[in-house]
Amino acid sequence: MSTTYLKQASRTPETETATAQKVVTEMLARIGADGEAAVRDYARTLDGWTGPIVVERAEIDRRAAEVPAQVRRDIDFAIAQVSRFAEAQRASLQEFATELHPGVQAGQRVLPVNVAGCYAPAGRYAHIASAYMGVATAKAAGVKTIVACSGPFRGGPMHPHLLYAFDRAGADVILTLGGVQAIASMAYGLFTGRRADVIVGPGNKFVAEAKRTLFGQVGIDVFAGPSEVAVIADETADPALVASDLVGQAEHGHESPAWLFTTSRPLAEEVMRRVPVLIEALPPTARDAAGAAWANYGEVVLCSTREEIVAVSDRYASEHLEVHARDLDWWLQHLSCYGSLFLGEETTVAFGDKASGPNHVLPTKGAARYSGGLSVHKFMKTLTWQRMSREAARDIAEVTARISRLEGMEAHARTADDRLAKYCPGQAFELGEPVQV
Ligand SMILES: NC(=O)C1=CN([C@@H]2O[C@H](COP(=O)(O)OP(=O)(O)OC[C@H]3O[C@@H](n4cnc5c(N)ncnc54)[C@H](O)[C@@H]3O)[C@@H](O)[C@H]2O)C=CC1
Ligand SMILES: O=C(O)[C@@H](O)CS(=O)(=O)O
Ligand SMILES: [Zn+2]
Repeated sequence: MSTTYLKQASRTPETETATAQKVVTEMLARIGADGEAAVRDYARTLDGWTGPIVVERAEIDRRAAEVPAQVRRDIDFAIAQVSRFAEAQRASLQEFATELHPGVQAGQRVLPVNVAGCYAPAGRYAHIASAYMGVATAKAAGVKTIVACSGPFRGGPMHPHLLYAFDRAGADVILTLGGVQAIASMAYGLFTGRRADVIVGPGNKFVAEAKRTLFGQVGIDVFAGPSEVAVIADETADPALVASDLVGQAEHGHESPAWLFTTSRPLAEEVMRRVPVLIEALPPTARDAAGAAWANYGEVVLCSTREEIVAVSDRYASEHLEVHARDLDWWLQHLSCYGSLFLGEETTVAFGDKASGPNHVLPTKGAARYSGGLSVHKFMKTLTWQRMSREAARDIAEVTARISRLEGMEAHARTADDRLAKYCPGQAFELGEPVQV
């Protein structure tokens, strides 16, 4: 394989992991010991927030009344898109019952978790879209209680449009909490008395590590940390749009990689010329983030064939992957590791981020090798059941007794023996030698 790095990053998505893990471990230990008092203390010291944690109904209504009509229409439109996609996912999940052997009935139930915690970030930007990505999807899954958390916005209360989005999407309880203290509060049921069964939502390295650390005590959607984008482009791609889309996601933060995989050196060189110009033209917050992200994490990889690009791209397993190239169906068939795929220049990551419908909470740091993003499935449990006739129990009991004894599990074997003795009195069976050790 001949791949050439025209720009190689000094850092990778893994670079910051160890620092974040240390901070998170200490914070979770303190919150575990001191509960709500520790959470309030972190809210004050990290986010400058000393106001109420639970946003009361009257406050939600009062602040919703101040949201401009166009903002409401846009958020309502986006919630409808996300909900429709999530409802289609829900419909694709089927319960079934089947006969596996004469008299052996087995099946699958599909049930939502009882309590979901949905996080929406609010550090650098007010992530209004993340609010409805989580809550609307939990709602479509049929979750009974949805607890939603987002941090105070720039030292003040929760951003009003984000609060509106949580409420419109269907949150039952809304907490003004950000970061690790938010994730821990949802996991432990602080301020609500309702422990989350599953916690979903994106966040910075601290939020993502908190979810990863608590996984096991609570379910999580996926490792959804600092945003990533990769663009695949051939010589037919428009370098202006490719450069714009790379910068469009690099503005997320200092640790947001933007990668270009291409078979065209002229395209690559033109994109590399344009990206710094676009970054320079951004307002200060975005310029600062995108400038650092491109400098430290940006990469441009030149490949000689599209098959090589597929291999490189699957190795990076980018959260977002755009394809600006001929023969989009070929790419759809051959690419296998990405959080969400954007085929053709007519769509772009920002459309998926805000309003087109498929969820924007997506795997980062290579997690797309083994998982997709947030979907109704992450709130659902596929539970199995079985029942059988006495005649069927006889067939299954014989095999069970013998396999259990092969494993050395005599008590298991005897539960099968007991059925045979009850249902087939006086009959002899070949059930293996009783375990003596
Ligand atoms: N993978 C995905 O699906 C998505 C990822 N994102 C990512 O979410 C992230 C959002 O990050 P932020 O804007 O920072 O918002 P955030 O809400 O995730 O983090 C802000 C919180 O971090 C905590 N914090 C800040 N510095 C800390 C420190 N030194 N120690 C402990 N806690 C600290 C604070 O409590 C604060 O409330 C971005 O990296 C963005 O790229 C956003 C949307 C989707
Ligand atoms: O990582 C992501 O999915 C983000 O790009 C989503 S958003 O831009 O914050 O809406
Ligand atoms: Zn984005």
